[in-house]
Amino acid sequence: MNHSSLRDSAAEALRRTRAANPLIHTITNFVTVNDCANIILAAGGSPTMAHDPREVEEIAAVSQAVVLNMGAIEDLDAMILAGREAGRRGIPVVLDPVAAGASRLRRESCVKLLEQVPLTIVRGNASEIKALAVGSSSTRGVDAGGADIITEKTLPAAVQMAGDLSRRLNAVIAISGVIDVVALDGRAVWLRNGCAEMSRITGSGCMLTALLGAVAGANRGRPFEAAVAAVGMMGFAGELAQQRMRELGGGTATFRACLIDAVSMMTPDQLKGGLQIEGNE
Ligand SMILES: Nc1ncnc2c1ncn2[C@@H]1O[C@H](COP(=O)(O)OP(=O)(O)O)[C@@H](O)[C@H]1O
Ligand SMILES: Cc1ncsc1CCOP(=O)(O)O
Ligand SMILES: [Mg+2]
Repeated sequence: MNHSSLRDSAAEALRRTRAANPLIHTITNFVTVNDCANIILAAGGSPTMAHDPREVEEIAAVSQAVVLNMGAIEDLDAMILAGREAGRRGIPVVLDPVAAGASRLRRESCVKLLEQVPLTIVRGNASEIKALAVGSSSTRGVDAGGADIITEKTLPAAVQMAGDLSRRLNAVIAISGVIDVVALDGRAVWLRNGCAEMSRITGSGCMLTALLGAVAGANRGRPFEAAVAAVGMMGFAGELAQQRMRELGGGTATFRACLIDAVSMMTPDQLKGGLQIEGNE
């Protein structure tokens, strides 16, 4: 299948992100907060990591997108306040359900957030999305459990699950991993970009979610195209970073820096040429 229109829209989405310098209000965890801020900057956005409930509505109100990362579960009240304010104003809200299903607190918090906040894009690894879709998964922490990981064999079921959850939440669903899936209602594509080093650093998922916020914020009204662009951009940046890491003879810390470099230097035309995209869009 020819995905030239999605390639073009991905390039255009990146162009708009660089031009618009969107303000991205990000409530995220203390592990990867700096990487999230840097990836938003690298994409052309402007991050603000405010998480005090006394100010989040005010910050959300003037943002172009709000990113809620459940790694910051202690900030659930702030996330709900910011997300609801964004919803009232039609500002895109992106959710990362970090470790959804790993504890009772997380299961209950996810239910509360999904009930109270209108979401535009939900991005998680296969276990996190499965926990939201069916209520349980095989993970014990922030990484996907082996039994949940998308393979060629399980890809059709994953696409179906993403579509079903998309209809239930009225949001774009992005499942990340070796193969990434992006679905909105009946539209679904999968991307084969990325590299193994991405799962050997903490924060590649959180950074992808932050990037989704930046691209969606600059491309309001086109969440599916924005999600494909951001997911493809992150994966392709991983490939470029792996190549650079090898040239430098570095390890995973070098890879992390090269990943942010790759996002910051990627041109719309490079992104268009680098996407490995398939599906029924
Ligand atoms: N083994 C892999 N091969 C290719 N890409 C990967 C691999 N592992 C992770 N990625 C990429 O890393 C990013 C984060 O995905 P993932 O590791 O699933 O998130 P999380 O860190 O939340 O578990 C995505 O862009 C995904 O495509
Ligand atoms: C390790 C960890 N623990 C709580 S949040 C977090 C970061 C998870 O980041 P990512 O899902 O992007 O690897
Ligand atoms: Mg994660």
